[in-house]
Order: sequence, then structure tokens, then C-alpha cells
Amino acid sequence: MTDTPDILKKIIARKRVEVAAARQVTPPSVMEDQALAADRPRGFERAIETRVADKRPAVIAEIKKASPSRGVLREPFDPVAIAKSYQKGGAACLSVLTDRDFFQGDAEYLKAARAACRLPVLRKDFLIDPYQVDEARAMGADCVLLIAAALDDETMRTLHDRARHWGMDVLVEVHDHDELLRALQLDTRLIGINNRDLRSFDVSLDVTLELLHDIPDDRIVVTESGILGVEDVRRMREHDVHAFLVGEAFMRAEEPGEALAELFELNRS
Ligand SMILES: O=P(O)(O)OC[C@@H](O)[C@@H](O)c1c[nH]c2ccccc12
Repeated sequence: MTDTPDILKKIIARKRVEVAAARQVTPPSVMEDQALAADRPRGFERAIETRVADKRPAVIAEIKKASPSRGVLREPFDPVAIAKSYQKGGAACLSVLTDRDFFQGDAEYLKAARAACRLPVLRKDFLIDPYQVDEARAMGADCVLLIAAALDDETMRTLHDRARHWGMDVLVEVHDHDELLRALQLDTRLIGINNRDLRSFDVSLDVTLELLHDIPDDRIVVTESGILGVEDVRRMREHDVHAFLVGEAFMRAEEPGEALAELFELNRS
């Protein structure tokens, strides 16, 4: 047992309050209309699939100003410049934090980043209610993150189905074996393994390597968090993990896209 506070619990409690408040400002039927009017989804899963099929690295490059475990990562913070830099550096997709209270994110960052490039975009937030899935589509998201640790089976399926309803892809995130078994019930290829324990903040790439064996070949493993050096990337690729979600290493670099090309040893386009 540790005495670290369970940040995930705190965030989820906060989300319930946020959703209730958002519904007052924008009623569900209005949010649905906005989702319907949004720009068509860009095919997030496909962008990853095409690279992974040829064993090329598929990088989901994250736009994240701050995090509870690391504090402020980047200042000044310009999502438009970051999105362009990532595209130039060879990212397959973007991930944009929209949570304000814990990550200093914003829905406006997602909109601005997506408008500045051609890449599919993941809404990185803590989704617990179908209303937030509609909200994700309304802001232009092409994929949503579902965190198994934050959801019961029924809610997870409801959110998944809602995302599919809008033509969005789903990245389901797990951190242990039980969560993996639950995630595999969903009809999505994208299985994210978070190397960071959201409860304690401990990070270990061994988490990916341990869970890897229990994932059927038709799924795509996305290793998430704590990828910092070329050695980390090589180690994952030796085990046939080719999809990555990386934030901190790029956010601390002056030119995030250049850092991406270097870390993944890509020829820049
Ligand atoms: O900055 P890192 O260590 O490269 O990690 C990126 C990403 O994996 C991390 O931001 C993340 C993974 N799952 C999450 C869930 C919520 C918030 C954040 C995350």
C-alpha cells in the first residue's frame, strides 16, 4: 500500500461536476446538433494501422501543457505551432489534452491544433458520460480515449458505442491484466497500455512487455507514457510494438516535431 493520493478518483469526481455544469450551458440535444455539424472524422485507427502493418513507427504525438505528475511542461504553449511541427516531423496522429483542472488543457487547443494540420486527433480527457463523447465529436475529435480503470464494463461499452455512432475510433487504455481482459471485450483494435500507474504515477515500460503476451494479433498495441529515449523506442520495437503515445519528451523540446523525428529515427517529410 502507498499513501499517495488516488488522483484518478479525484479527477473522476471533478468530471461528474464538470459534466453536470456543461449540460446546463449546452443541453444534450444542442450538443448532438453540434456533433452532427462537425467536420468528418479523419480515420485515426487507419493512420496507425497503415504504418504498423509495415512495421513503421506510428506515433501519436501529444499536445500537453502540464500534468499532475510533472507540473508545467511547456511555456509559452502554442498548440497551432506544435501541431504543424508534429506533422512535419512525421507524426501519425495527435493527442490533445482537453482537461483544464489537472492538465491545463482546453477544447480550444484541440480545435486549433486540428485546424492547423491534416492529422487525426484524439481527445485526451477522462470520459465517464456519453455527453462527453458527443462533446468530443462537436469539437472535431477523430478518436476518444476510454480509460478502463475509470469505467465499469457497461459504461465503457456505452461510451464505445456512442463514439462509433459518430464514426470516431476508440483507444481503450489499460494498466493491468484485469483491465486488459475487460478492454478486449470492446470491438476496437487500439489497445493502449499505460506504463504510468494513474494512481501512484510510477512509470515502467515493463508494464507493456508484461501485458503484450495476452493481446491477440488482430489488435494494435499502443505503448503509452514514459518513452523518453531512443533506447526505449528500440526496446519496444524489438518486441514488435510499433505504436507509441508520447508527450513529455516532445513538450520539453524546443521543436517538438524535430524531437519526434530524432526519437523515432524517421526521415523527415
Ligand atoms: O508524457 P508521456 O509520459 O510521454 O505520456 C503521454 C501519455 O501517455 C500520457 O499523457 C497519458 C496516458 N494516458 C493518460 C490518461 C490521461 C492523461 C494523460 C495520459
